[in-house]
Amino acid sequence: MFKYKLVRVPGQPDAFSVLQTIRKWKDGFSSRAGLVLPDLTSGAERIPVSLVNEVDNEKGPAYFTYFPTLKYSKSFTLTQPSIGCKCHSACLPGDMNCSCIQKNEGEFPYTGNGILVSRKQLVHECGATCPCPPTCKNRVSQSGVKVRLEVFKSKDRGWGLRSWDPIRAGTFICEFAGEVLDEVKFKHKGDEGETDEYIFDTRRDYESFKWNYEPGLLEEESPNDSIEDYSIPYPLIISAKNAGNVARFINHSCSPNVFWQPVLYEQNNQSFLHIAFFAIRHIPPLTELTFDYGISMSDEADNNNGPHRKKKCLCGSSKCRGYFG
Ligand SMILES: C[S@@+](CC[C@H](N)C(=O)[O-])C[C@H]1O[C@@H](n2cnc3c(N)ncnc32)[C@H](O)[C@@H]1O
Repeated sequence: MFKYKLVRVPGQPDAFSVLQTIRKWKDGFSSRAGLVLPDLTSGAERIPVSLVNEVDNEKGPAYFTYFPTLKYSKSFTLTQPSIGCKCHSACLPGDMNCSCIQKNEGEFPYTGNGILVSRKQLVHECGATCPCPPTCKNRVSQSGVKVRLEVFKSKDRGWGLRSWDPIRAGTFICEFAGEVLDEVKFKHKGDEGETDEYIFDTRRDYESFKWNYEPGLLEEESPNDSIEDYSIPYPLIISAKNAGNVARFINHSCSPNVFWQPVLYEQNNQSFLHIAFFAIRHIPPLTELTFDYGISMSDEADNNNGPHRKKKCLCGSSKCRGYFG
């Protein structure tokens, strides 16, 4: 069992009343205030994701298609040939005959209950042609959303994402789903003057952070030391504007509680890169989930005429950079 430090955040209900309220919803004693839709995903996720607005009369986000994974276009050429493992039962930590474990430098990336052991430059999961079952512990990011998520209307940053359940540090939250764009298509969007607020782009600069380290718990200052950089086989640009999943609602924060982890696995004998979100630290229920959108270093970003424009940041963190994107 993991523990939270119960902190009173000005303007937010205290942790005890949050837990009481959630218990009442779960027990069906009260209906959720501001409930717009019981399941935004229309059954596409294993568990429903509610849509809630307690702030104003807006009935939901602009139209998009709920799509739970990545759409790689046929023309995408940056994937690499790949061969899976030969484990007929579940892949096991320490089994150096398992080629998927070998790809992870001999270390199993997840604990038995699916917690990411440590942030990695790249996690190799078992893929479609690996004979191990879907319950293999090396398929965490493919097993769908497991925490009860809620898309909610924030006061000043549009819709956001939070969870009814407490989330333990290292827990998989969701993948960033959407349409994979190559650099040419991405640039074309900008040249056509199209804006896209739902871009995820591995080419941006991301501030380093210390994983699974909660200085607040130890009453220490945050450390400034940096850790590993990402090392991915090719740049990945994803647009969740027209099709995407819950991740498209995760707002930016300069002090985020969620980070992205590149994950590679095989489909049709090719390895495909995915972006999986994990909790940086223990996250209490109904706390907004946020990640760092990073800073774009391209010429278009300097002129602010790319599809994704720099915006004033309203994250409210004491370490706020003032803008994001
Ligand atoms: C990927 S979308 C996130 C979901 C979005 N809030 C919505 O309503 O659909 C990114 C957009 O959310 C808003 N946003 C996200 N984080 C923000 C922040 N820290 N400050 C201000 N606006 C933010 C901006 O409009 C941004 O372009």
